[in-house]
Amino acid sequence: MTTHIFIDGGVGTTGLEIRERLAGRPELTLLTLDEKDRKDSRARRDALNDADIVILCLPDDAAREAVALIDNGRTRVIDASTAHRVADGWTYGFPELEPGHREKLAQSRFVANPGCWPTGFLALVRPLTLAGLLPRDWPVAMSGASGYSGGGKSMIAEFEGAEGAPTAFRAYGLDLAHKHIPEMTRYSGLAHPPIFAPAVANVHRGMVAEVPLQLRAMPGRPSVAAMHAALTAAYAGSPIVTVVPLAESAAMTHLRVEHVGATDRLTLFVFGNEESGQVRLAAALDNLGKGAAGAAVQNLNILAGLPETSGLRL
Ligand SMILES: NC(=O)C1=CN([C@@H]2O[C@H](COP(=O)(O)OP(=O)(O)OC[C@H]3O[C@@H](n4cnc5c(N)ncnc54)[C@H](OP(=O)(O)O)[C@@H]3O)[C@@H](O)[C@H]2O)C=CC1
Ligand SMILES: CC(=O)N[C@@H](CCC(=O)OP(=O)(O)O)C(=O)O
Repeated sequence: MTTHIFIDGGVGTTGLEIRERLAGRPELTLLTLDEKDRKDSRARRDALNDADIVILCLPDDAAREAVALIDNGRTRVIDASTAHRVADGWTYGFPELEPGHREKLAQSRFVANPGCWPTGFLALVRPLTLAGLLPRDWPVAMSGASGYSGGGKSMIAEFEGAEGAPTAFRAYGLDLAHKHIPEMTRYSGLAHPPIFAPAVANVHRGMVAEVPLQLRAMPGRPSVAAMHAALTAAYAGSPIVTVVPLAESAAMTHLRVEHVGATDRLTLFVFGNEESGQVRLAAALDNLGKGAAGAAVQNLNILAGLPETSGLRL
């Protein structure tokens, strides 16, 4: 039996990455639309309703429209946009979020794929709030740098245009109201929104995100080793998320935005100083990999009851 898949927005940045990961998988049949039909509502309605699972790789408004075009009670949806990440009736598509979440996802009809930044943030923070090491009301911040493909076709055109890249490094989110903050707050278990200080770098893909913590000011002054142990336990056995051993991260002098390359891996680090009671938790991923297409394909596998890492680049 084959599962019919339709990617709405299949020729955009994320859509193309997903298509590459689905190629050559006989258990899946990809429904596609011609170039002239790919934005035609009638053609999209047919494809959306014919598919068993659709993956939306669209701007938010078009993603909402696509969901409204589904008029059967059967087609399952994985939405890569921001439109439904904190919406009622949708399950957040981060299988590693907490024990039991993967099983909840497997039963879901509507799945919202996480944003690339929240993927790194939640991977670092959620195990710590669950373990009681990070108080729910602690003031948390995250900074980081992303490849410019995170901004889709328009930002790629901006950085790869004839006039050359506009900058080497550009901080943004200066209004402290980045669109990822609601999902970062809701699924981390934190009581207050984190301060989020993102930047885009002149590199096509890749991402490093950092959460610094003053352990010495926290209740019980948790150790760097305790933070590391909680993260290591949370992802034990994961084929996708790796926590780098403390001895290995202690020997590192730098962490490059290209650390995981063009893969679907998510690699976590605990850079700490027990004496000063300070830690820099860091996540390295590909914004187009585990930050988008890799996560969508992982969720598709879970929904279809297929091996979770099929088609992933690990
Ligand atoms: N890039 C990234 O790293 C990540 C992206 N996402 C999210 O994934 C979604 C897609 O992003 P991305 O691939 O980067 O964006 P792109 O701009 O690269 O691609 C979007 C695609 O959607 C098409 N499209 C727009 N409106 C419609 C419509 N009404 N009907 C059919 N197709 C339409 C566009 O067509 P056209 O080619 O004609 O413009 C384009 O091909 C967004 O919601 C984004 O926020 C999520 C995580 C990470
Ligand atoms: C570099 C850059 O601009 N990145 C995008 C996020 C990319 C992403 O995660 O996508 P969603 O739009 O699906 O949330 C941003 O910060 O808005």
